[in-house]
Amino acid sequence: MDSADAAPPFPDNVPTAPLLRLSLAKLRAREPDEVRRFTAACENLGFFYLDLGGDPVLQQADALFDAGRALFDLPLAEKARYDFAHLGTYMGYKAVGASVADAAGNPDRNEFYNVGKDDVFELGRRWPAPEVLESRRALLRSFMQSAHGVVTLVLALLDAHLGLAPGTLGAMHRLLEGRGGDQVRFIRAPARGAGDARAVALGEHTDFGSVTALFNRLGGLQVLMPPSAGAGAGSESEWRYVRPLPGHAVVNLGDALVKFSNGLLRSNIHRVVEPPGAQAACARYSLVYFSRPEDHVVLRRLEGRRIPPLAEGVVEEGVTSEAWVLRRALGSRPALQPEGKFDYSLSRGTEAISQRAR
Ligand SMILES: O=C(O)CCC(=O)C(=O)O
Ligand SMILES: [Fe+2]
Repeated sequence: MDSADAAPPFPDNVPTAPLLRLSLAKLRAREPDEVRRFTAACENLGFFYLDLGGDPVLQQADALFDAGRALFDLPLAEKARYDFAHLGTYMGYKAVGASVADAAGNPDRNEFYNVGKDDVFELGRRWPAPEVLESRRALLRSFMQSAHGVVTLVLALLDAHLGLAPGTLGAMHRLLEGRGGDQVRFIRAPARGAGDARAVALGEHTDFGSVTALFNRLGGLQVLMPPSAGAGAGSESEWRYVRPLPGHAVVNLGDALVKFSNGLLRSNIHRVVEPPGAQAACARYSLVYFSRPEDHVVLRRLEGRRIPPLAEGVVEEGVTSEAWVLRRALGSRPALQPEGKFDYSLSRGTEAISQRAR
């Protein structure tokens, strides 16, 4: 069975994460209550639903979902021709099991294909790609433009929230002028075969960049609930499913915004496990738009009225966005590191501060 619309419903008896449902139209109109709920979501959970009603991004995502099915239906040998990791890029194909899912080095259980905006807008290297993608470059451009429009709104609202001059974050995330790591990711996790012990398809992580928009149809995405401010010592962190909602994207914040805001905004830990209930029999497809600061941007605290000062004695690493994303993306692939020298910590980002209480 695949994840066509006939897939079984998301079950009602699994614990789900309390994502706020925000409206793109209300945020565009700067409705004060909606903006307040938005800023609460960005600080507390770092994840929210965005109702995209009426925006072309929904139809474009649907069309790319179909493209994703055709892409992953290609024979493995054909897909493997587009794995360019040995050339030092995270663009292109990554096979099931080519990344690790945890510190113990267990392999992941999903395949993905990354297409960069510098490629589709011809700002940087154009990587060879299978016909199913070559023939959809115009669609990829339209989708990226729409998704980037949503990201730009989120960044403008965050400028206001953080006390940054209007346009500050947007100027670090130009789609067409600057070189950057924005990408579309197509994902498929096959249904777990009998006897396969790997429930985790994609290991726990925070996202590397600024704002991520996820298009999910089946469950399987889980968020690690941050400890509530009042939780006592020893209280267990809890994984909760994110229920996919038709017409909505799941939006989450990444490491860059944690660094810019010195931890005021949350980049939450999440992972993908097999879909819950009867959905587990289906292959899980997912489509993601990742936005990242332009390559040259240094990830460090910005000077904004509401951004907390650095703690006494803290000296920031000063890494560029390009280096940060590359280290994290390729750091989880053992085959790229010297034999016996796999170091899980290379793939880590802001996870350590993601779980702090407020
Ligand atoms: O497939 C999903 O729902 C999430 C994927 C994800 O977290 C990622 O690719 O960073
Ligand atoms: Fe992610």
